[in-house]
Amino acid sequence: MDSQSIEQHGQLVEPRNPGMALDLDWVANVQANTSAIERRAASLPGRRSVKKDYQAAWLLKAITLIDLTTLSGDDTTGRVRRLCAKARQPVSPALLQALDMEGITTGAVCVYHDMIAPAVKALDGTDIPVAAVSTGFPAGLSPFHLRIAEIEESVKAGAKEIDIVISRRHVLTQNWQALYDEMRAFRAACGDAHVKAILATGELGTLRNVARASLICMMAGADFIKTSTGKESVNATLPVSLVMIRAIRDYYDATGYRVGYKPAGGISKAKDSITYLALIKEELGDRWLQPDLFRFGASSLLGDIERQLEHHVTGAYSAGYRHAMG
Ligand SMILES: O=C[C@H](O)COP(=O)(O)O
Repeated sequence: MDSQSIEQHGQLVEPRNPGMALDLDWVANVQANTSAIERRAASLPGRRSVKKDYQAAWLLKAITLIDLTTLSGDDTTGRVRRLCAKARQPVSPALLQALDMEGITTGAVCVYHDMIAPAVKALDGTDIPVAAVSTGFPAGLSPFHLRIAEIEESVKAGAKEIDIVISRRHVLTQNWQALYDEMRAFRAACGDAHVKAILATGELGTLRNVARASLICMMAGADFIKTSTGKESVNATLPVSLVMIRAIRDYYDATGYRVGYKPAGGISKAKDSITYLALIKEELGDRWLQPDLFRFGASSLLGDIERQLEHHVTGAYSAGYRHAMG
């Protein structure tokens, strides 16, 4: 089976994953061989699957896949405006020209609900979507009706993407039906906005739980599965990524629907972004290296990528403070 990508404004767009009935037999049969996964993940960073000459091109690609994020209690309209200006023009025109590239933008800007309106305004006239974290982010422990209302409010305010957090307790108590029902309700509340399911993998206990939670969220209609809020003590890792992208592959093989992947939290180095892109290319193929199917959730990655690009062009590193985000 294969769902057909369509082209809109020069970009590939995937038909949305409609989800399917909860298949508990499939869930029960999901395995995760922790030592094999850890071995494979450990072999990834050292390998030169991306040749040096192509690194600048890969870094530019990585920029287009960033959900440029600010999720702080002290966020202000001014900070969000500056972040949006960065999303519109992530690399200086001079650097882009030296790299022989046309204008690029980040994949999205990701903020809390109250910052949606200023972000939408600051991105007016671009195709850059605003993503909002939701459902009582980061713990997801507010009353259920309020979590649904929060999604609806954020969609009304102009968010085109909603990053929900799942109830970790449903995974830890193996209450798969509750997890499925919750995700279904979140997806319905999103309407036409795309929904990313944040699993908070650092709080799920085992890789097998990560694999099962990934599968259930996809069965319930998630457009993306996302590792972390950035607020857990362990956020995106390569072993967790391997488990989640293999769940995405299995789901695609069974249903023909491509679900997106968003590693988030703690990805701040340019070289790590290349490792992630190489992993996606090897495990899922080039089609997944497009903004409709892959995003980095990151607040400071862009700054390091800019420094590396500048080094590539000029041979010298600039100070980190010159690449402030907000
Ligand atoms: O979803 C995005 C994360 O909150 C960003 O995490 P970070 O600040 O560690 O890059």
